[in-house]
Order: sequence, then C-alpha cells, then structure tokens
Amino acid sequence: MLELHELCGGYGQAAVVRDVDFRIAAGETVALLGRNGTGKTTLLRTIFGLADRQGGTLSLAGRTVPPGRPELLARWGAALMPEDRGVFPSLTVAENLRLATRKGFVPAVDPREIFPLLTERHQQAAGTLSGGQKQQLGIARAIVSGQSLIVVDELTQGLQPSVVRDVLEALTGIAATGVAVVAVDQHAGLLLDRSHRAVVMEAGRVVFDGPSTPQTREELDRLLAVG
Ligand SMILES: Nc1ncnc2c1ncn2[C@@H]1O[C@H](COP(=O)(O)OP(=O)(O)OP(=O)(O)O)[C@@H](O)[C@H]1O
Repeated sequence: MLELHELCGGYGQAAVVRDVDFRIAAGETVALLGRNGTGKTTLLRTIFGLADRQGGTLSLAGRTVPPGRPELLARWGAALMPEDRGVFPSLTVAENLRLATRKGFVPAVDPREIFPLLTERHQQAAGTLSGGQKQQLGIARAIVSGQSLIVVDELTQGLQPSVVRDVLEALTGIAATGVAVVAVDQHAGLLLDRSHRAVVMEAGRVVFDGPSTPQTREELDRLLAVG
C-alpha cells in the first residue's frame, strides 16, 4: 500500500525526519508512536507534501509519488486527517459528510451508527463543534471517502474515553475491510491493543518497528516512557 524508503523531511533547511523506512499493507493498522517532538507529525506532513521532502522515496499502491506531487496521494487512495481535523468550518455537519463521500461508495462501517452527533447535529456549522466532535466528523469523513489508506494524526486528542473506544472500533472495522490505517497518538495503550504493528520514532528516526504483542510491550513501554 504505502512504502517509504530513506525518507527525509523537515522545514526548509531544517531536517526533522531522517532516513525513515516504513511500509504498510492493505488491511493493516499501524500505531505511530513516540514522545513529544520526535517527528511523527512531520513524517505525516512530509508524506502528504505539507513539509519539505528532503530525500528518499515514497510509493503508494506500487506507484512512485515524486517530490512536489502530493496530490497524487489523494488521487491514488490516501487520506490524511490532520491535527485540526480538516473539516470545513462554515459548512454544516451534513454538508461536510456529503462533500467527503465518494460517489457510489457504500462504506462497510456506517459512521452515523457510530457517532450519533452526525445525525443529532447534522445542520450545525462544523466550526461550532467542540474539538472532540470535529474529531468524530473528521473520522467519519475519512470513512466515507472510500480511500484505501487513512492516516490520522493525534487520534484521541480531545475525545471522551467512551468516544475513544468508538473511534478505535470504527477504524478496526474499516481495516477489516482492507483499508490500511496509520494512527498517531500520545496515549499508546488503547491504540496498541487495536493495532497490528507499532512504529516508534525518536529524534526523527524509527527506533522500533514490530508487532504489538505482550512480548514487545515491555520494550515499547520503555521507549515511550516520559522522563
Ligand atoms: N513548522 C515548523 N517549522 C520548524 N520546525 C518545526 C515545525 N513544526 C515542528 N517543528 C519541529 O519539528 C520537531 C518534530 O515535531 P513534530 O510535531 O513532528 O513532532 P511530534 O512527534 O508530532 O510531536 P507532538 O506529539 O508533540 O506533536 C520538533 O522539534 C518541532 O519543534
């Protein structure tokens, strides 16, 4: 699905992400983890052309995405849900969903069944939603987009614990239908329980890439410990 080889990126001359090798297959869920400031967001931004790609290669579904052509990612099936959730603030909840829906696509998971607010607040301007509500709308938009790779930054930021479970369940559900999911989060525990693999970054590099199992959990806890 997505494959990175020695990807380097940052802002102008400043290198933040260094030599990242990473791949994710269809139907796989990967938790991208690391302490604050280790480069997770910058890696996602580099992939999607929002930070500068300074080296390395990137391919999606077997096709090379050259530097400066990030629009190919959307065309070939990848969606990024950024930290600000990427919703259109002046449009209503219903309009946001409608705009994101790929024509003729019926998602395997109906976001209206997972997130009642999509129905309850369908006429409300998305800009007036709380952070957690925007989050739910953003996830719903990603689900109905019909894309085959969904990347979510700061997955649980601003969400109530009950909604966190719903969001994780929704992502696991769409992964079961063949969608590849990459999720970044500060709180690793719940995400690790639901992910096939964990990738941990430290100082812009990948320092762990492996299955999320009870055997690897100790090493992951050590890598993610703050202090
Ligand atoms: N727009 C920017 N211009 C220059 N440097 C930046 C910019 N955004 C982030 N950085 C720097 O890049 C480094 C990595 O930040 P990044 O946000 O990618 O980390 P992160 O792992 O996502 O952290 P967090 O979980 O806190 O968001 C930090 O040192 C940060 O100061």
